[in-house]
Amino acid sequence: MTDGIVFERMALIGIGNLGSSIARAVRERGLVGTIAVADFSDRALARAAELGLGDSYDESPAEAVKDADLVVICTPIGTYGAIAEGIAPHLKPGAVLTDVGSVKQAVISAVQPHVPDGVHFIPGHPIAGTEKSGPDAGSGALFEGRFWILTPLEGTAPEPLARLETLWTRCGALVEELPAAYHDKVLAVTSHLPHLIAYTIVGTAFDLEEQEQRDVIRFSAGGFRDFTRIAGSNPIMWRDIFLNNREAVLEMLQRFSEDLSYLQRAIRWGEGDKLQELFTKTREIRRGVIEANQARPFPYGTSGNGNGK
Ligand SMILES: NC(=O)C1=CN([C@@H]2O[C@H](COP(=O)(O)OP(=O)(O)OC[C@H]3O[C@@H](n4cnc5c(N)ncnc54)[C@H](O)[C@@H]3O)[C@@H](O)[C@H]2O)C=CC1
Ligand SMILES: O=C(O)C(=O)Cc1ccc(O)cc1
Repeated sequence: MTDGIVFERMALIGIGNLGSSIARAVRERGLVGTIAVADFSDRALARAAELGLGDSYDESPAEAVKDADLVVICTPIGTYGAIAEGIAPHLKPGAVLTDVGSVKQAVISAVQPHVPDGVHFIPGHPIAGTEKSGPDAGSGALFEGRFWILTPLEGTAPEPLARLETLWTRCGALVEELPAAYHDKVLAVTSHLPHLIAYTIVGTAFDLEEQEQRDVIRFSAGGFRDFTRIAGSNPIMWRDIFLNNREAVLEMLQRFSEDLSYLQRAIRWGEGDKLQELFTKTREIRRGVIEANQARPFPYGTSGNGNGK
């Protein structure tokens, strides 16, 4: 499977940022035969049709998955259980069912009970995206050089797993397999907590007096501006991430609060050595992150969100 079509018929449920990025990525590289698109938004479907992202467009996921060899759920994770239940009777025996959700344990709990025998459910998560939403937000290059985590369930058949890995690898991604619980813990600190901090700090700034608030916008320096990009992310998607990775996020938040109190005390008591020691350590960590990422192709090693945007 080094060239040619990997799946004959793909169904994409949700044609927003991630769904449209997948459609573009597989189309540009000729990796699937046809794409059936489902989305509950008429506007998203109409725009996807204008952009030529699929071969058929339907409001009903059940309709789109008929005859599909690969089904990819690309909606906010709070919708997964109902979608899985709705499509289950229509899935083709032997089909691969996967997703792009940012949390894995809760997704498995919501989806797996509905998966019929003979359908291969392989949960996934591309560690690539932006703060933007909708079919215009996607990019066929989104996955290049980015990790795509798969969290296969016990007993997953090797052939469907290898085929799915081939598809994402040929979209430019670096596929890795991880246990779902470990994925959720790591992502809680590398992705979910940073988003929570951004939402908090931007909220705090906007609780200031009116004049101060205006000046925060006018004089936004790098740090705050970067936080506003993250805090501009999709509210529904992020609500669902926090509700569905509650334990891991709360655990990381507890540690974060303790570390913040340590810095608060150091500032209060003028303990510059403590501040400098931590900031020196974090500068080293930043260097390590950049070096590790430079080993990979574009867009790593850049600043910003790593997608060149
Ligand atoms: N945006 C990002 O940076 C990343 C997002 N993800 C995951 O991808 C998923 C989708 O996120 P985005 O594409 O950014 O969101 P988006 O808001 O751009 O697109 C979601 C699409 O799903 C549709 N939709 C919502 N509920 C639906 C339902 N019940 N039935 C049918 N269609 C429905 C919406 O109309 C929309 O077109 C989420 O689960 C998120 O955790 C994963 C990696 C990165
Ligand atoms: O825009 C950014 O900086 C992101 O962090 C995008 C993102 C959001 C959610 C994910 O699960 C993975 C990537």
